[in-house]
Amino acid sequence: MAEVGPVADKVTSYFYALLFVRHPELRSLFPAAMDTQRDRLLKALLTAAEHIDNTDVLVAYLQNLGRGHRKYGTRPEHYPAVGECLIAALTRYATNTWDDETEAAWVRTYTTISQVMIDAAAEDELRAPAWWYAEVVSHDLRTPDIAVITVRPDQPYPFLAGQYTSLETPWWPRVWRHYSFASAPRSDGLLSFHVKAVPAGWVSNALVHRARPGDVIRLGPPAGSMTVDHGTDTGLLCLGGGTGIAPIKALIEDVAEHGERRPVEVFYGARTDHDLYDIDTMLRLQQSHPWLEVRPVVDQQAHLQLPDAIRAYGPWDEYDAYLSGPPGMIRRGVDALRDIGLPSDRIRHDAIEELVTIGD
Ligand SMILES: NC(=O)C1=CN([C@@H]2O[C@H](COP(=O)(O)OP(=O)(O)OC[C@H]3O[C@@H](n4cnc5c(N)ncnc54)[C@H](O)[C@@H]3O)[C@@H](O)[C@H]2O)C=CC1
Repeated sequence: MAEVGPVADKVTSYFYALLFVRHPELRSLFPAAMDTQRDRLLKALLTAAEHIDNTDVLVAYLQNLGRGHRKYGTRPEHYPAVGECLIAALTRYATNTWDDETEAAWVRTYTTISQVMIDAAAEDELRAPAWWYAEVVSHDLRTPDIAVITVRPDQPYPFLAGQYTSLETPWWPRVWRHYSFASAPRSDGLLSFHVKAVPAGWVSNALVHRARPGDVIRLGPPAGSMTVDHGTDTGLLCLGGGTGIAPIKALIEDVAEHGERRPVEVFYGARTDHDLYDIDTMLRLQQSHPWLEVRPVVDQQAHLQLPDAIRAYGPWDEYDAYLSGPPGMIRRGVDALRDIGLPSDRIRHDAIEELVTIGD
């Protein structure tokens, strides 16, 4: 991995070229434009390499990846084709280190990785669909580029507050993006998302500017571990930046439904006043729940960014931290929390590599 890292783009381009030449029938499983896909393959390999000595984390990651591949139509027989092309691509670019022993190790590793993914997908097939269709039932344009979208899945969709899903629109087939659920599970089964149209974000632009009630999207399975442990009554310190406030709102509803009296302190960050598109909902929640405190932090007024604001309050040693927002905010937030002494196992957020494509 160290040798191919610097030429990662070439390795993945060559890999996909080989795959589609040798197995043209697999091309239709992938989106028309492959750029994000190429990055994702490499991120998956790097994540696997990074956790190679931590079996529990690695296996959980691969199982999730295997289940997540069901929505693409991946079958067990596709794995050997991918393995053969991956090894051919590595052979070509890892010329200094590649020898019979390295190749044997990669074959063993790839075989193990694919078996974990195939088994997890097979097990998941017994209890959940590969994807859900969901009909848009409301589309609320909150600012010129942010919409709150509510959908009705065609079958029950079990998930936990704080998790996210993958979503495909009819306008960009096979292009999947991640969105966090903006509400805790509801008795009417509806799901909602906060979507911001970002430059060059195909899916987010389609969702904000084209989607209308009646349109049907597809959802993959829920994922993510930014969830509340109801076995304790530790306080929650939540940092939500921009549309990152969506899963924080879901967490608040989750705590409220469990009838607990644990303190929840929310810092809601935005660049301008105008960007605090969900502040009314947050203040309404604060009014009905005495255990909830919501503090808007507007860059332009506060002259400081969201992660710095938490230093002015506290102490936070009795709290679990939840961070949701742009990758830069999460990195800075985690640094700030560690600085003030919060141990890593009390800090939760979605994986940065998943976030890079959240909301594109
Ligand atoms: N589960 C999650 O973590 C979720 C993450 N998101 C992500 O949240 C982002 C939302 O985008 P916008 O609304 O445009 O947010 P934005 O770019 O307007 O920023 C929102 C807040 O984060 C702060 N911030 C931004 N970059 C920072 C940095 N480098 N260091 C410190 N603070 C920083 C800003 O000061 C502001 O308060 C998207 O990247 C989206 O992918 C959205 C929903 C859920």
